[in-house]
Amino acid sequence: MPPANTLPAWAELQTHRENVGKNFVLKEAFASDKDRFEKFSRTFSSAGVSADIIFDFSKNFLTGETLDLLLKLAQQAGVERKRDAMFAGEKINFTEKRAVLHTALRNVGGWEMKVDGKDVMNCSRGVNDVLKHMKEFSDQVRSGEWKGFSGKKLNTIVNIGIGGSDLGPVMVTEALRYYGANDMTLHFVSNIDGTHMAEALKHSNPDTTLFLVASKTFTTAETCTNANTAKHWFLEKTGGKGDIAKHFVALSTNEAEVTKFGIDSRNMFGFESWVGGRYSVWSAIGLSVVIYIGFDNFHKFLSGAHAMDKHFREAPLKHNIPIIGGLLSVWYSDFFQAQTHLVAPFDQYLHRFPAYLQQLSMESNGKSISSDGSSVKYTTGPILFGEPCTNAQHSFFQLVHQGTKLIPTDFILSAKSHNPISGNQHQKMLASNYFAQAEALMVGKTDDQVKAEGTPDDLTPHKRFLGNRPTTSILVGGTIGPAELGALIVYYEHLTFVEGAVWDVNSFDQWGVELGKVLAKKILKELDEPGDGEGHDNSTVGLIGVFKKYANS
Ligand SMILES: O=P(O)(O)OC[C@H]1O[C@@H](O)[C@@H](O)[C@@H](O)[C@@H]1O
Repeated sequence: MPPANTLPAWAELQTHRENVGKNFVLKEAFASDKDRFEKFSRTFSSAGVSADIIFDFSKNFLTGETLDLLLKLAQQAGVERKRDAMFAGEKINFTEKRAVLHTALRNVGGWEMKVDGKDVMNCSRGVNDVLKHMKEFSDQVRSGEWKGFSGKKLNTIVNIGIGGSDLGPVMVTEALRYYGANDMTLHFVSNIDGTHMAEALKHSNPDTTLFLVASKTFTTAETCTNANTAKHWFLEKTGGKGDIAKHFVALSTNEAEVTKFGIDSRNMFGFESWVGGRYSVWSAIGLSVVIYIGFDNFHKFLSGAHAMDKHFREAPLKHNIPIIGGLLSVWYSDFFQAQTHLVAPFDQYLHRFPAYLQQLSMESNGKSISSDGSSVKYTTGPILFGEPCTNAQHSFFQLVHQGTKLIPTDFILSAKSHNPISGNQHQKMLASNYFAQAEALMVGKTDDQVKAEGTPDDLTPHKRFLGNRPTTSILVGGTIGPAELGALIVYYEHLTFVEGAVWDVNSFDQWGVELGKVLAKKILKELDEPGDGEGHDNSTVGLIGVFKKYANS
């Protein structure tokens, strides 16, 4: 594909940015068009979700012409063709020669989905078989039919995994805590820092603990080390009487390594290499979620996700919500030099959502090489960050309101709270902040307004808000249940897809995480050898020496 910045629509967007975008004043756009909200908001409605989800794009630097030009860019960049290739199981992960078919994992609509001519839904050990196994196993654990070695019901789940084998399950179990089993304690151990495992095991009872070793490759250093530590703890605490088969299961694609670790392959929940780690919460990697919220709720989670897949696959571009979200990100990144994307959920249950999206977005599009192997000449993946509001308002929102950077921001709110305590007062205050932040970021506060409050002249500039900061408001028209959460995640998955398709990078590999791993392996050996390491720069040698001196003193 020709580089994105050589596509005709790119040049048109550049001219449009000079003529319109640069001088675009959001509050004036609203003043001159009373239908702006209707024009630029989209409603996601589907039988797959229990509530509509409104995506209000109207507080963005967007005119009808901008949208047309962005859609033209999407067409010229082949976004639809690439999307269809993904759903068709083509090997669009071209550096690893793999299909990208996580959409099959939530294919509750019965689409035909094939890789290399094989029906991945109905083949032996395919998607439907694994789901069935997950249902049976989770029902047994939840009901107590599955017992630990001493005959007790299991009530503690320790998921051992990192990256995609951790962030999805953590985020989703937190987001759906309202639906979670009250008699179950969940721990997610990811960090190689022994503190993480030690704290999880501190109050755990080996008789009632189930370990889920989650690793696509089953070779990740942190996970293998943590899993071995857990195994030793379990065997030691049970005086060798503990039955690994009753307390350890594996969620992986690598049967050979799973068996080598000592987990019976009957206790393995598999998936295929066409599921990327950051897209794996829908697969066997989601077993902790299923055990916690029950299979029926997990099925709703898949249904909401599938509904958004269907929308992305079938809705015309102009109404296609992830397409618009992705193109807006390109618009800000490449034509306004925005470097970031802030996602702030007004929802405490979603407190790990931004962390999850960080891997999704930055591991997917933090790339600078395009499909022909050349370096891109434009900005790609934004730095995604976020925290739940209203907390974030009292920490870094100072910079969002008055700093020097343009920070396109998404706000997320549900109309109804799962916890409408104090006569729903909390929810109303939360909602009022959700509306107020988007409005404040847009309208700002002029010097005249500041002065009219009696502010002395020397303070006026400090209290000025320039405003004109773009936001997208996402409003779930009910509570955020499993289906709505599924749809929200998939909105961001496909938004990320659209960005990567325009930028012509491979959104599905992650070579950038490798170098550090290799060096750490070499240095680990050196820490046990005499000397301060071989072939390092002077700083690294110095630091290793100091570490050894203090660590061994
Ligand atoms: O699930 P495993 O194979 O342990 O990988 C865990 C994580 O490792 C990282 O280095 C990345 O490759 C992530 O994409 C991946 O999710």
